[in-house]
Amino acid sequence: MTTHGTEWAMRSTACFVGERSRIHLGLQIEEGMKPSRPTRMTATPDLEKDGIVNCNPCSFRHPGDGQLRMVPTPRHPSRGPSAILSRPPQRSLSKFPLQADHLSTGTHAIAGESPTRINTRTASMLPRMACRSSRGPRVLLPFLYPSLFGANGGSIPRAGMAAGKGTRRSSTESTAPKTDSGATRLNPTPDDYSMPYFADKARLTIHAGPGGHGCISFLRELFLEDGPPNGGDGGHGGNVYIQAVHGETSLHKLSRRRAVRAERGKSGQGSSRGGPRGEDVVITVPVGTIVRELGRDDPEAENRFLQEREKRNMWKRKRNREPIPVEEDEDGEPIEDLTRAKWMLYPGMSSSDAKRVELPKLPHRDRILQQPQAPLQLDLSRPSPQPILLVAGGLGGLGNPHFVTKGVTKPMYATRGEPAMSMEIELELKLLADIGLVGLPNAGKSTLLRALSNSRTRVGDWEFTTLQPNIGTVVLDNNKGRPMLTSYRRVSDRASKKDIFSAPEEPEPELERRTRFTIADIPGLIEGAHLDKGLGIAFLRHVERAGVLAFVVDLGARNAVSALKALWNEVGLYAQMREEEEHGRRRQADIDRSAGMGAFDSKDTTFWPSAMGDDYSGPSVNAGGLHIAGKPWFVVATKGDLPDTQENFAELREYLAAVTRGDEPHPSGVEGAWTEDCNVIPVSAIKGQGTDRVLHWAVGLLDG
Ligand SMILES: Nc1nc2c(ncn2[C@@H]2O[C@H](COP(=O)(O)OP(=O)(O)OP(=O)(O)O)[C@@H](O)[C@H]2O)c(=O)[nH]1
Ligand SMILES: [Mg+2]
Repeated sequence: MTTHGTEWAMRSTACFVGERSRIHLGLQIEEGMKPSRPTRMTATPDLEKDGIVNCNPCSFRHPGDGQLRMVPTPRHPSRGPSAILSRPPQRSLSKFPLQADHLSTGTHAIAGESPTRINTRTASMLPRMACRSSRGPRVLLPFLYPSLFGANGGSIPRAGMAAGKGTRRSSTESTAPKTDSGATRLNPTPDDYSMPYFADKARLTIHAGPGGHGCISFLRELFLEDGPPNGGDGGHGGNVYIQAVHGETSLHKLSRRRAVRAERGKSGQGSSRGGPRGEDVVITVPVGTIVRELGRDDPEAENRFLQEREKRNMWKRKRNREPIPVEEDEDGEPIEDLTRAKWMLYPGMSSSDAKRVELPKLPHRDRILQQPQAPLQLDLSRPSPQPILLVAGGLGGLGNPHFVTKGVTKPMYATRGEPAMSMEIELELKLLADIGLVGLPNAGKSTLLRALSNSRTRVGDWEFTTLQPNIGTVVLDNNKGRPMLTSYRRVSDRASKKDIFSAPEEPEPELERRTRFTIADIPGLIEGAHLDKGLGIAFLRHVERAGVLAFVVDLGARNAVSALKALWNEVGLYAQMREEEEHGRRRQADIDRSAGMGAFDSKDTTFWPSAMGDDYSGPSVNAGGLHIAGKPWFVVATKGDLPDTQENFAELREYLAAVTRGDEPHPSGVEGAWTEDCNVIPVSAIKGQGTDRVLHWAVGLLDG
């Protein structure tokens, strides 16, 4: 093969939110069939407002006539779907300006990334890049970016820019406006969707602010050279709080962070000026977040513990008349007295004076905020009216005026600020929806969600179209185009107090009119999902707390009864796994607590693990999966419009009637599971037929 030098230019657009880093792009150059060694290229991005960066264009020369292909680098494997490689028309590298027009003549390739991460703005630029393609390998699969290869090839719209946004729509609407390609709202093109960022797990280390140091200072004036002490106190360190709020929907912002730090308290100053306290930090999380402590580092509590142990040992040795050994560190140096380390001495003091100085007893100080008991467990299933304390900041040190006594009128010492506590926490979001849709992939869950609500979840005729949970809200009122349903939500049970002498009556539930309810659509489950097949069963956590489960089965695909049994099997196994996990966690907490109490015989309970936090309400252990199987459920049989589905439907209805009668066991096999009224509703979600019945039935089950 004859080789001649070819100039190439590269432009790259990648999604980087809030990061000022360098982009590393791997570049693999293929000459014929033999790929040459990958070349690393680094470009410094210009950060734009919205997290889209345009790399500085760079150019290079390659002595081959092969194809050029972008490959994701190991450092950023999931980032940056886009880079454009172009062969410029001119030979001279210095001459060509890297304009978009030049790209039309070149080979281009785009390294794909997981569609879950794709930024809609970046995605909207992809079709523009694709249409410039003339030759070269199409690395971008039609599966990942169907919009580039689809019939209408439109751009992916941004979240909230729905086709028909702002128009109210009936839940049973079947004649939605059609586009040129024949797509409707319920049968959209694969690119007609919105996919906000989503993460349901995050791990953080939170650091409270350490306290500022007290100040050693003395009044100095023109005719008063040796005035009284006037050192200010140090400010307290900032605290870290957590608060569940309605506006948040995902943990993706927190999942990108490693640590959260509150500000440290400022040190005190002369003229009795106290240091300002450090600023607090409030972490806002979505409602439905569970917070678990993984570990903590509390130097103050550790110090207290060590001091108490030292005191006990001294007392024991004195009683037995044993010599008191000087503790030494690894280098043979005597370990500094723990209490002495809490003091600051006047900087102008000589070292011999510093050794001789007699320090007073540390004053006892009451904390305004106690550190939460370990291990911290919070279930933020309701919006928190007030921020909840996670770690409290260290106390500020005391200035030297605090230590004035009759004998010591000019104390040359002050106390240091307390060191800060840090805690490692795990956040897990379990979306709180009233109805959870569970089904095999491609069963029509997302289409059903679109038909029931105004959701713009992605629909496509392939498995695993949905890769993250979606929540749709059904607004119930008598406004035009919305379902007219009267539903009541149980707020609390309250005992009737009409007449104290009459016999006690049944408690009356306090009801509140329901104006809306939510439906969660999760990625499809396949048989063996509990063995991590498909996308696994972890997404079931988002329907675990739903009031009602709706099993979506496709009448046109396979035997509906076996599909339902397979789904229940996975759900039952998930429920059991969750209960075992919870059991293990509680046992570990008990072990930690008993071990801690044995080692540390003190009334102070702030350091050692105590009982599980009262707020935490995980599934009851050893219930055999009943916390999910005990929920009311029903089946939605979709794709009823397809031919020859009647028989499948009739068989499913027969089976469910037998389950309700008790002739057949619950499909999960869990003893005592809910079988009061197992119903199946046939629908054609794509035509919006039968969906009103689904709403009525779901609301009936929700109301109990
Ligand atoms: N004929 C017909 N097709 C339907 C119906 N509901 C959904 N479909 C089609 O079935 C395909 C899959 O629909 P989706 O709603 O994406 O299915 P899904 O269950 O969300 O799929 P995953 O997200 O992959 O789990 C799409 O092509 C829909 O147009 C229906 O009632 N009738
Ligand atoms: Mg879906």
